[in-house]
This record gives sequence, C-alpha cells and structure tokens, in this order.
Amino acid sequence: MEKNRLRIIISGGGTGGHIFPAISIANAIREQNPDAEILFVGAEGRMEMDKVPQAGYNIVGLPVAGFSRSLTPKNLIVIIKLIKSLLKANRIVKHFKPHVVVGVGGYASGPIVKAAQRKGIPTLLQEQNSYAGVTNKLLAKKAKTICVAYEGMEKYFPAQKIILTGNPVRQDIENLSVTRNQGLEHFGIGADKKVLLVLGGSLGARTINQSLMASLHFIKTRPDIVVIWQTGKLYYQTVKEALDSNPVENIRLYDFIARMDLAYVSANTIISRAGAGTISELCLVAKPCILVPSPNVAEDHQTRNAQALVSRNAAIMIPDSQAKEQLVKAAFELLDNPAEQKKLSENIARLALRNSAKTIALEALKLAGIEKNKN
Ligand SMILES: CC(=O)N[C@H]1[C@@H](OP(=O)(O)OP(=O)(O)OC[C@H]2O[C@@H](n3ccc(=O)[nH]c3=O)[C@H](O)[C@@H]2O)O[C@H](CO)[C@@H](O)[C@@H]1O
Repeated sequence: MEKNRLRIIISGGGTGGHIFPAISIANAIREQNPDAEILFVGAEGRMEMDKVPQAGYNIVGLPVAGFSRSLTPKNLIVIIKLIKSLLKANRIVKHFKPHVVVGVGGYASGPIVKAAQRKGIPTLLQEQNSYAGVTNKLLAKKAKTICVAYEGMEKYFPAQKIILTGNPVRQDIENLSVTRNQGLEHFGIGADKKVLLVLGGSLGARTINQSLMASLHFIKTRPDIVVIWQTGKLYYQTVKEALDSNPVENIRLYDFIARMDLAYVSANTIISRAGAGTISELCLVAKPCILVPSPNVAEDHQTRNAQALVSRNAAIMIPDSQAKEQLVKAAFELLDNPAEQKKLSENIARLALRNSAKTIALEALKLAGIEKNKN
C-alpha cells in the first residue's frame, strides 16, 4: 500500500443488480483517478466473489449471511457470522486505511460501512430501488452522502444527504451506438417483423416463463411478431425441451442475453421484471414496456419500482398473479397500438438519468477530499 495513493473500498453484492453498479462506480473512479487503489468487500460464496475479479478488481469476502424472516435456530449462526464479519471488517478498514467507503447494498456493505463510520471515515451509500433496503436504512444515519435513483427517497433517508444520481448503466446501453437492423440481424429476424423482448432479470423469472409457455399457440397465430425470450439459466432447459417438441418459428430463445444493447434496439415492446437496474436501462432506451414485479423480493420493492413508472404513465404493470392470463395478450395489444407505444416511450424517456456512475464517483472523490471537474 502506497502512502499517498487514494484508497477506496466498495462493498456489497448478492445479485447482478448490486454488483454491476458497483463495478461501474469503480470504473468511473479509475477514469477520474487512474492511480486510485480500489478494494471490493463482498459476501463469501456470493456472485461478487467471481464477477469482481473478472472485472479486474481485488475482493475480500466476509462470512456474512442473511437473517431468516421467521424465528429459527439458523439465525443464531447468522448472528455469529455477523460478529465475525464485523471483526474482519474492522481489520480490513484498519489495514487498508480507506479515504472513503462506498456501500451499494447487500449483506457485505453493512459490516464494512459500519466499521468505517465508527472510525470516522466518510461513507457514501447507493440505493438502487425506490424503496430503501434495511441495511441502507440502518447505515444512513452516519453516512455523508446517499445517492438514489428515484424521487421521494427522503421518506427513508435524511433529505440533506440525498443526491438524485440514477443507477449506473453500462456505456453501450446508455449511449446506444447500434442500429435496429444490426439488432435484427444479430437475432436472425426479418426487417418487416415486430419484436417483443421478454426479460426476467439477471436470474430469469418463473412466472413470466410460465405465461409464455401457456400462450405458445397464441404466439403461433402471429407470424408478424417475433419474440426474443430470455428465460434465465435455471429455466432454460425445460423451456427448450418444450419448444423442441412443439416448435414455434417466431421465438428466439436465450438463457441470458450478453448483447443487451442489440436486444433493446430491436424491440418494439418489452416485457420485464421490475429490477432497478433493468428499469434504469428501460428509461434510457425509451421503450414501451409491461412490468411484472417479482413478488419474491424484500418488502415487495419491485412493485414500488414499477409504480414509480406507472404513476407517470411511463409503463404498464401486470401483477405476477395475473400474468398467466393477461401478459402475452396485453403485450400483443400494445404491439398493435403505435399511439400507446409512442406515449409510453415518450413518458419513460423523461425519467432517464444519465452519467450516473461518473456523478457517484465524483461524490465519492469529494468525500475523499478530492475535487474534480464535473465535465
Ligand atoms: C430477484 C432479485 O433479487 N432481484 C433484484 C436484483 O435484480 P437483478 O439482479 O435482476 O438486477 P436488475 O434488474 O437491477 O439488473 C439486471 C441486469 O442484468 C442485465 N441482463 C439481464 C438479462 C440478460 O439476459 N442479460 C443481461 O445483461 C440487465 O441488462 C441489467 O443490467 O437487484 C435489483 C437491484 O437492487 C433489484 O431491484 C431486484 O429486485
């Protein structure tokens, strides 16, 4: 460790929704300050322990785990792990001596941000959702800056600390540089077709998959529409086998789509879960969409994310419980209604927030005592 180098810890993870923004913030800090020493702190055994090194950063894991919502003896183990994590977090902070610590939510950010706050090191929180997670709410009291993606977050955090930055989005999606024709070619779709893109978040969505499975005969009746369908890794094989025995020409099936930029430019309408990162992208690419919030997330935060759009006529929402009957029919109706598509796409575009990773990086540098030019 060099004495004069800027040192920053970025902590959190769990799902793609936390890790991708964390990596974007790190990249933006590096761009501003190429010498900065950046250390990630994640949860042992979680996705960040692979994804962060792949992105070229060092990561240390804490033995932290989540509490079970019901009273079970397992929670005793969780408490022991939490104590161990707090001790390890203290050691990391003592040894690495960060100038600032950034927490993006998820298990690991709790102990490390807390350890930094106890030592008087400035901390910055990033909340991706329109509803604050428990960890971020607890850490907010002593945090210096809280970067959020939705208006109205003073319900959860002290208003004077909040900065509306939006969620970091990959460059190739924020500044789309591909054409629709390139997209259609990539997915093997004719230029005269309408495209429905179906997304289930980084892990895939069971209900959305079941809704499409239940509508295969209906999809077949519309050869003018092509469906690009992302199932998620877990569900891919089952769906593929069903389609192998009952082929549907106008479906393109994927477990995960690497080129989301090409998928977005191709789409006329999108069906999606309401994860915060995906919503930030939908605002930037300004596409009409139908959101089916996952009912399986903490405090039903995806419904709140979706409502923030629906209340501004910027998206349609269908509850998970009604998706099987309504989803595909509603999507095809929207595909057949250019005026409604135009209205939704104009309204969702108004909610787009740009340059989020850079803005957050500049705020972190400010806390570290380094002022940078905003342009
Ligand atoms: C089940 C769960 O816990 N979901 C949470 C998780 O969502 P999840 O991990 O699904 O994350 P988001 O919706 O925020 O982001 C998904 C990211 O994966 C990318 N992508 C997705 C599919 C694909 O085929 N290819 C691809 O690259 C998207 O472009 C996007 O960048 O974190 C979000 C942010 O805290 C939360 O709002 C979600 O509630």
